[in-house]
Amino acid sequence: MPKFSANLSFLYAEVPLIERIALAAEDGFGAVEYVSPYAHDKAVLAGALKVAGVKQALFNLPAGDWEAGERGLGCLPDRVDEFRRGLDMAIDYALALDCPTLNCLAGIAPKGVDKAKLDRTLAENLAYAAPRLAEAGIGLVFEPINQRDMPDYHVSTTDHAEAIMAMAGVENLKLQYDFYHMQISQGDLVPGFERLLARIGHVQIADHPGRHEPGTGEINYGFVLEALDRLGFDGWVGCEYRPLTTTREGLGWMKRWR
Ligand SMILES: O=C(O)[C@@H](O)C(=O)CO
Ligand SMILES: [Mg+2]
Repeated sequence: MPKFSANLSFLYAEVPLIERIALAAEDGFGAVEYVSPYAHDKAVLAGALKVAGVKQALFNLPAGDWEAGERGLGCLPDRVDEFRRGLDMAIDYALALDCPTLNCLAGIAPKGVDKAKLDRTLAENLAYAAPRLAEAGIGLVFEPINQRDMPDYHVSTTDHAEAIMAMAGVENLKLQYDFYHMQISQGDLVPGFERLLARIGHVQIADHPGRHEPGTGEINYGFVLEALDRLGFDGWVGCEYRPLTTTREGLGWMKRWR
């Protein structure tokens, strides 16, 4: 049975983040994840997880100035110091929240900078982070994101991500396989997942078009989720979709998997 994590940057958006944790637990999610915990006191977050009885599955390394359109520091050559400082803060939060996995956002490719230099920077940052996280018992993942939702995001395909992993050449580095982004960037969803299974540390789901609940679009999530089970994927499956109406009204698709 897939283990579902509620992505609180998308679900229960009608209430503040801390309150979303209890709602996710009431609806049967075993874990929560979100883009960023850093605006919140880690002790408050840890307390809310404990009271609700859910785990923290994932969050991202500090990703720069989100409001200004930044989407990660991973590939940015002039932000390496900031990346490293952010890693320390992320480890601190992950230990407080008992979070097993952190996601590194590659970032928007700056105009006019050689792509090979961006690849090298990203690979070096991942190679710096992976062993430090391993020492703290935390896994590292990074995620191809489609160009339509995030124009100029540096990594959009699994081929590119695999090339970066080869350059980084470290243990403790896996992929975050987001079926929504994969559908837009390259398709071939289940065979692609199966080929990369041993290198996938976290999964996320949403339907396409619209990035709404499974069952609202063209992706056959019955087939996809059965495949995850059949292939023995035992990581978290992050529900990273925008509910068509409210989160609760849109949870019908999950009943089959309880
Ligand atoms: O797919 C996404 O957009 C996310 O997983 C993320 O963390 C960046 O927004
Ligand atoms: Mg995602």
